[in-house]
Amino acid sequence: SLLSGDLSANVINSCMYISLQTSVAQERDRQVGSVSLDSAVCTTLCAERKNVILVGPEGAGKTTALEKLVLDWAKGERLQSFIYVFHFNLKELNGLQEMLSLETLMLRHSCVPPDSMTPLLQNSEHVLLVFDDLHVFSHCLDPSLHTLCADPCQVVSPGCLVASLLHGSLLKGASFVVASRQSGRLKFLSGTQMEVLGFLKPQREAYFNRAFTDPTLANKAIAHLEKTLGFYEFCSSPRFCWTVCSLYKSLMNAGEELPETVSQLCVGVLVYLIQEVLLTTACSRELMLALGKMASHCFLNQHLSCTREELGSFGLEKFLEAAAVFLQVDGEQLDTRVFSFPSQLMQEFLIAVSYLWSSASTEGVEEILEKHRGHAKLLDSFLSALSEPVQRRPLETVLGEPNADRVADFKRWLKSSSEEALRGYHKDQHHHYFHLLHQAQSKSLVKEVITITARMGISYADLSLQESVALNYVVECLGEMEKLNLYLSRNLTEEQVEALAPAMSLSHQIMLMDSRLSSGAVAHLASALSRGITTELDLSQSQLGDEKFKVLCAGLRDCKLTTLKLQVCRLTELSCDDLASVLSSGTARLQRLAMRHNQIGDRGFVKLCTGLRSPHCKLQELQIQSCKLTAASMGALSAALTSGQSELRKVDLTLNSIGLPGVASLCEALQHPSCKLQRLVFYDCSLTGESCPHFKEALMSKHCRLSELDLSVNELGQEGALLLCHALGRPGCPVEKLGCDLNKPVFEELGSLLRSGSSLLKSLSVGLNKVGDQGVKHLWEAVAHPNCLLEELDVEMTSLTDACVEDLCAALRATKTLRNLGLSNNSLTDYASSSSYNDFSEDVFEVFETCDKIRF
Ligand SMILES: Nc1ncnc2c1ncn2[C@@H]1O[C@H](COP(=O)(O)OP(=O)(O)OP(=O)(O)O)[C@@H](O)[C@H]1O
Repeated sequence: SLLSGDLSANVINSCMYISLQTSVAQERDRQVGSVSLDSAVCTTLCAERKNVILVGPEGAGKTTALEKLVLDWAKGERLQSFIYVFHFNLKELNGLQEMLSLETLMLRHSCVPPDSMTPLLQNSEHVLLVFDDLHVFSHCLDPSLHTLCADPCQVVSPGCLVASLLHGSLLKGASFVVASRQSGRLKFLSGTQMEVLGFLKPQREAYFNRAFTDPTLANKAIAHLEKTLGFYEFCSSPRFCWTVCSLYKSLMNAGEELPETVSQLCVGVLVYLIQEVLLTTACSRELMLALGKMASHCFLNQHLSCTREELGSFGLEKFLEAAAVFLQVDGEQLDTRVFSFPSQLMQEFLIAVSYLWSSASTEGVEEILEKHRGHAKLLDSFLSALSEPVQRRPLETVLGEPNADRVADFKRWLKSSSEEALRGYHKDQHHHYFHLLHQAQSKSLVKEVITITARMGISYADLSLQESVALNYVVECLGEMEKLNLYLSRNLTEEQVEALAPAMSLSHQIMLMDSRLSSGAVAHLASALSRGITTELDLSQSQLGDEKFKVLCAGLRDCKLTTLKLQVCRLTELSCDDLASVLSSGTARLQRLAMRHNQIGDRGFVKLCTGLRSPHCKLQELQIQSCKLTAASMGALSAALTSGQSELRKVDLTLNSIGLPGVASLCEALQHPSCKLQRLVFYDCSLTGESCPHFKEALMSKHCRLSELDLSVNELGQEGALLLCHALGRPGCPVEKLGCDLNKPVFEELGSLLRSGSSLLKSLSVGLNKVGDQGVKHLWEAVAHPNCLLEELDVEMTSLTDACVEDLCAALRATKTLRNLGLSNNSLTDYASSSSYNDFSEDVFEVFETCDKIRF
């Protein structure tokens, strides 16, 4: 069968068996890996003398493992300490209604010759009992509910018999190995539990290579499976691999396209099976509806299998033969046969098919989804796919058209619920609906659902491969994305970045802050950049390092990137050569580079400056804070600035100890006619008053274009600061924004400068100076003056108290320009509650309303 796989053909005869390399995790150490299952089982049984319980999901290979063990024993290759091995399928024992003894069981069901019974019972430590499919055993195994028996001739119920064997009262000393899906019954067993995980990726490859005789076809098939379905858990199931191989083979032989989604795969499988049963369209449809009923019943009632009688109640009585193509049938005798779904995936798919093809109109889409919530994981995905005509077309050829009302109802539901979810911030919800849209494979539907109301800028961090594929699909349908936010994607693998690469190339901005990309992942990112439209990339805190940065540079040379953020990326001097060569490549378009907190040092920065001097370098803004720079590299920066080639407008040197010679060199550059620098930041650069004459000289120069100078958090002293004030008073001095630490007399000087009408200052940041109300009063007076052009004033931490409120209000009332005021970290209290200000508190609010932004 296409659904269940053929054990004898596969494993034993045609040698498709993957030497039991099925992965196993032992409970003792939970070391998941490619441990050979048969060795693990044999060691535990023989050397450790412990019973073994194999647990795993449907189709993981438990039965196969047991069959292989028994076969190896029979061939004399394994488990030779056991003289007798009995293999029971508990599903078949379900049919036993009558009471029986161990002797009867052995003689009747295991064909033990009567004269072997006595030696067998006397040597029970040489007996191995193998029980398969414990999860479907219908009899109770709870030892507290049985009177366990010890006598092999005692006639008891089948449940009591098996329980007595598993609990060791009967055939004391015998060992057992049991296989089961996850089940409540496992709690009644003691032994070493081993988890059968199925095929890992290399084993899947090996399996495909054996299933296809032609290696080219095998490679094509496995590559397609990995790309389209490899991220689903069920891909590790050998049974699923069997189904995929069988379907792919038939499609390849017919020269047809392979399925792109799990829904398309299920459509293919179902069409194949329906064609097998050779029924009319109407009968096929009736069969699907009946199977859908059974599928739903089994989910909702937690029934793994149904009796023939139950099958009749779903309308399957007349289709018993045809139903066997879709179901697993166990049991020799007609009356005691049980029927189950060999694959949960197909079980869910059948519910979706029967819902849409049913002519009933009673059950709405919300109802069916709600009813199966927690049971059927992919039901809404399948409904989404089947609602699209192109997706369901192959099924229509065998079933006719679906119920148009139900299709329309589902589409309405999908549109409204996805629109609502995408307006919110829950990324899981976003991912869920992206998955549904991916299954529908309709570009127009994506465009219809993802409108401007969708909040597509939220971080899609920690996404799985499946989510990456769906997200990529959505972005590809949209054609472009403003911001691809993958902030905090610490688990982003190479495969995921490969899957997301098309989306990356279609994104204007890519945020990968705090991601941990591998070298392979960076290579995919680099090639996405070189193919795409991305203009901004943020890799801050991504632990990139020099090696991976080199890989990234391959993409930076020829791409549309204008902004690159590499803050805290563990870059050293080594990356600067690569960066310089990118900047001078002629094809790179970088204009803004943020490199805060990398161990670049002077040697690295000197190398970087060779790039800045290149006539091809388009860099306008360089943030190089806290990069271990000193005066030794400032000459190289000055040379670049005065080279006539540099486009640099803004340089931030915060937290570098550039010292007096560094300042002198840069101030000289500022006076050069070729220097285009407009913004220079020396925040916390350990500057002293000695640097101020250099700044004064630079600001006095007619060539200086500096409009913003930040000297905050440096010990400039009163004398130095006064020198600066004089320079700012020069008619035509371009400085509009100043950040500086000052004392009271300097505040006074600044106040008179602002009132004089000769200064162009529009932004002043003078926080962190404890000048108090009296000091800042000079600025309030200046603000109130008509000559003052200040638009922004930051007086954070200047020890202001409530006593300043009157002056402050007067200034705000009078000013025509101030829009932004920073008052934070001062001792201003809730003046409205203070009696002295009660009289004009309302007035204060009115005044404050004149400012766009006030920070307290
Ligand atoms: N090691 C293997 N090598 C090759 N094929 C395998 C292997 N294990 C399983 N298969 C394939 O997968 C199918 C299902 O395997 P098996 O019946 O052993 O799974 P199971 O875990 O017992 O499933 P269930 O829980 O439904 O009883 C087999 O018929 C066979 O086609």
